[in-house]
Amino acid sequence: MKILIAGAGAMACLVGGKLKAIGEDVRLYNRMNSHVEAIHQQGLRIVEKDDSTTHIDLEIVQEVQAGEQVDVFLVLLKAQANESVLEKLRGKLAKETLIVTMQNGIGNAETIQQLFPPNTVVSGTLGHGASVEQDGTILHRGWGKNYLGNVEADADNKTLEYFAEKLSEAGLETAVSPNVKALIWNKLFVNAAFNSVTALTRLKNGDILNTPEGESLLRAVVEEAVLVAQAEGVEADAQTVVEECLRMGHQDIGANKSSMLMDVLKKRQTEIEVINGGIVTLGKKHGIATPVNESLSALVSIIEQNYKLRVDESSVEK
Ligand SMILES: NC(=O)C1=CN([C@@H]2O[C@H](COP(=O)(O)OP(=O)(O)OC[C@H]3O[C@@H](n4cnc5c(N)ncnc54)[C@H](OP(=O)(O)O)[C@@H]3O)[C@@H](O)[C@H]2O)C=CC1
Ligand SMILES: CC(C)(CO)C(=O)C(=O)O
Repeated sequence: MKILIAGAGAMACLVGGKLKAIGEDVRLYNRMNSHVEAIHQQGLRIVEKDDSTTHIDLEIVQEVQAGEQVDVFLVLLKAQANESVLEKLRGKLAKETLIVTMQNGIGNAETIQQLFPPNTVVSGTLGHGASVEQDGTILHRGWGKNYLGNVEADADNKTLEYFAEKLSEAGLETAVSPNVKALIWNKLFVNAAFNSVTALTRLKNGDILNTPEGESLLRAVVEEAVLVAQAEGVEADAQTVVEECLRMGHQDIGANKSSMLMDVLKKRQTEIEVINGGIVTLGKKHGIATPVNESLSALVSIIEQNYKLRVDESSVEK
């Protein structure tokens, strides 16, 4: 299967690397940077939970030829980069190429569909977690099931099913599910609960649950998000979602540094607008107050707009 992945960060490397390791024809598309350069020089290193390390030769390209035959184009950029990066590929993908986004947040498929009107765009979610700890090296630190949303009856379901099979074969268990909206919201609950709080506290996912305050904050975020989801027509029960988030935080994703924490550590723009910020926007549409999500969103937004003014520990004399 010919797979092209937009992005070369934590998840693009994890998914691309694992697919490459089982012999799939995978290329990543990303601008040149020191991490990409390191992968060119030494290959990609994936470090697993037990510290075992896999080395994979991964091709990362900066250009894509017009009309190239690619079966699946998987988008694993940060959401805010979709338009500026994918714009460069507009008109270059064959109309048969299935586009899949497994990004976090809401609205990604809609943005991508506008850029590639003839293509089928499918949303999915990633249950795994990873971070780029040093150039060329990613830590695989979150485990869970991935989902791909089903496509319309007349669209190309075979490619989607085959792609899901290949992901599972690569060790990233993936199921195709008909209820795309529920998939996206179920992942959004988890990201809303963990990403901003870990970015603000600079803790790993599991460590925000060490205190009663952390747990009640998670509960408050989720309760607001569930009200908004219900207003959007998604069936969800706050208590069940809270329990699942707590379970995941204590087990599956506890050791991961969230993607938003990594952004703040690297002084980069975050996905706050499409995670807690997305819940606030939709809450306003339905007249639902979301004060906790709004405050978290504002705090992350203040941080990301003021990296140059940030006071670091190193500036304080002991
Ligand atoms: N990390 C995780 O544990 C998980 C992440 N996700 C989701 O997967 C998606 C990818 O996340 P992740 O791999 O962690 O992200 P990373 O920050 O590790 O990687 C993002 C990639 O996008 C590229 N990019 C190109 N242009 C831009 C731009 N303008 N702004 C930001 N990035 C740009 C980056 O390249 P460059 O460095 O050159 O900018 C980089 O290769 C996100 O939607 C995230 O929420 C989902 C599940 C878990
Ligand atoms: C794995 C998880 C749920 C939390 O780390 C995530 O999606 C992220 O970091 O963005």
